[in-house]
Amino acid sequence: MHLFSRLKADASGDWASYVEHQFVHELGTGELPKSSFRHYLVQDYLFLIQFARAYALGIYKSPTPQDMRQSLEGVKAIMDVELDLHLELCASWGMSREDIENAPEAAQTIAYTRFVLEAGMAGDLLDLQVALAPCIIGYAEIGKGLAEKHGQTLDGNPYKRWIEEYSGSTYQNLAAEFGAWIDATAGVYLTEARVPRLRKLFAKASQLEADFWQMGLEAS
Ligand SMILES: Cc1ncc(CO)c(N)n1
Repeated sequence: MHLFSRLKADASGDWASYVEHQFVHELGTGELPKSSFRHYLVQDYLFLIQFARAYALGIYKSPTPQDMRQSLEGVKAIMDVELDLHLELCASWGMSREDIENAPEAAQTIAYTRFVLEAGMAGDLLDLQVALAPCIIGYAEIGKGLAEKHGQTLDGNPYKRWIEEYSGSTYQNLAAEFGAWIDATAGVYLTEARVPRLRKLFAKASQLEADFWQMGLEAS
């Protein structure tokens, strides 16, 4: 079985709390309070800045030039695509770049991003990838699921643009490539003895994702 599928199956409870969170359901139905989304969006921008640093650490931790390039593409996708989307979304919600960049990081944002960075610093490329995986692949799963379930009724949904971004082919391809890259790294580095530690990293990152949604809900 692919490493990602195996880790996801082992953490099925934590995974479900993340991808089936109430915040996600309410994005799909459009019922999410706007104040929740606004808070989430600002924190997610701050999250992505730290996440880009974690991806950049992947360049340093890469054993081969091919791995370095994969990490570099990830950094570019965040800096050139995802952050721009967030700025555009924030602008349409009445918030400027200064508003966002000057906002303080919430405890949940710090907890998640520093966890991923620390996992990467303490470990090798595979540890870092496993800590990054719930974020990258989880949002692809969430975006696809929302588009399948609510695709016909998105007109008028205030979160349509967000759903389209994560269900769209650019993001879906990025996540699929990331999955293949983890498998390639696992082919080189994975031993059975490492599995318990990887399981813990994966479950923790999934829990921190659920906490991030919860932070948004509670901001309403
Ligand atoms: C918290 C969080 N997880 C994952 C993604 C996907 O990049 C995101 N933008 N934010």
